[in-house]
Amino acid sequence: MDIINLRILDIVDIVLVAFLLYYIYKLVKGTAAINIFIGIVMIYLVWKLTQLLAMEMLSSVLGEFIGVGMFALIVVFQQEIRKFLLMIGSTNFGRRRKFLRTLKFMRDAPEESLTDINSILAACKNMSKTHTGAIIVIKRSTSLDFVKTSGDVMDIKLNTPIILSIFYKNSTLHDGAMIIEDNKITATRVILPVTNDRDIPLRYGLRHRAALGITEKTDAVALIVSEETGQISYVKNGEFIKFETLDELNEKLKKELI
Ligand SMILES: Nc1ncnc2c1ncn2[C@@H]1O[C@H](COP(=O)(O)OP(=O)(O)OP(=O)(O)O)[C@@H](O)[C@H]1O
Repeated sequence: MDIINLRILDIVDIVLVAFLLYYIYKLVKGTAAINIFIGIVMIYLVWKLTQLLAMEMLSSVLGEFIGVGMFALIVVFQQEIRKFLLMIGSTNFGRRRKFLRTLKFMRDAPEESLTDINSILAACKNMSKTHTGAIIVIKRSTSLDFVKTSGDVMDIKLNTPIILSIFYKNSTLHDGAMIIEDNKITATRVILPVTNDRDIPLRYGLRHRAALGITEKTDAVALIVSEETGQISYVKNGEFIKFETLDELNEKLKKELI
């Protein structure tokens, strides 16, 4: 019985480690951090080898290095650790809400997103046609108060004409980002933190970098309409999410915002 338990636990252990490595790889893939990650894995393997071969001095030097390295890691991977924790936190939150709904504790809660996604996408479609630049950040669980104060805080019920008039080129409010919380526009002209990721294609300017930046630091999602190309982009977890049609984008947003 013990052996069976041990084996099951072993499998669970391996699967969990595989998941952990997969998520770490996903986070550092395509960034400069991947080289640091490979470097650390190599030092760790050499350290284990020196231990195995009983090479006392080298092993103790590397051991010390790895000990201090743990603190260095937290500093070097600060952004990635933050993203990782956010990813875990927001996933749990979503599941917990769904779980509660199945238990009918939240019988009164709407099954649909509070945010009027159709209105947002209708505005994006229109702005795409007219090449009107826009950046819309939709809050999920992380508070966006720390960025809202950089712009004009407001409280307007969401609808397509309002979005269009805010981003209209001659409007005084068109610059910067719009923040949406539930079904309200809660800030405009917001200055977002831009990403430091150096691997982003040069064709993407500050608007796209700002969307990547805020979604790296929070679990919010962002929509961008390019003034140059009219292209609509969807950004989540500091990455561009591909979609073929607006209907597909609608579905993806619905899943995130429920
Ligand atoms: N940190 C920021 N936070 C929010 N909005 C920003 C920020 N930086 C720039 N913007 C917005 O992006 C506009 C400039 O966009 P820019 O041309 O540099 O970006 P882009 O990604 O190339 O977008 P586009 O494809 O629309 O040209 C600014 O006028 C401003 O409205």
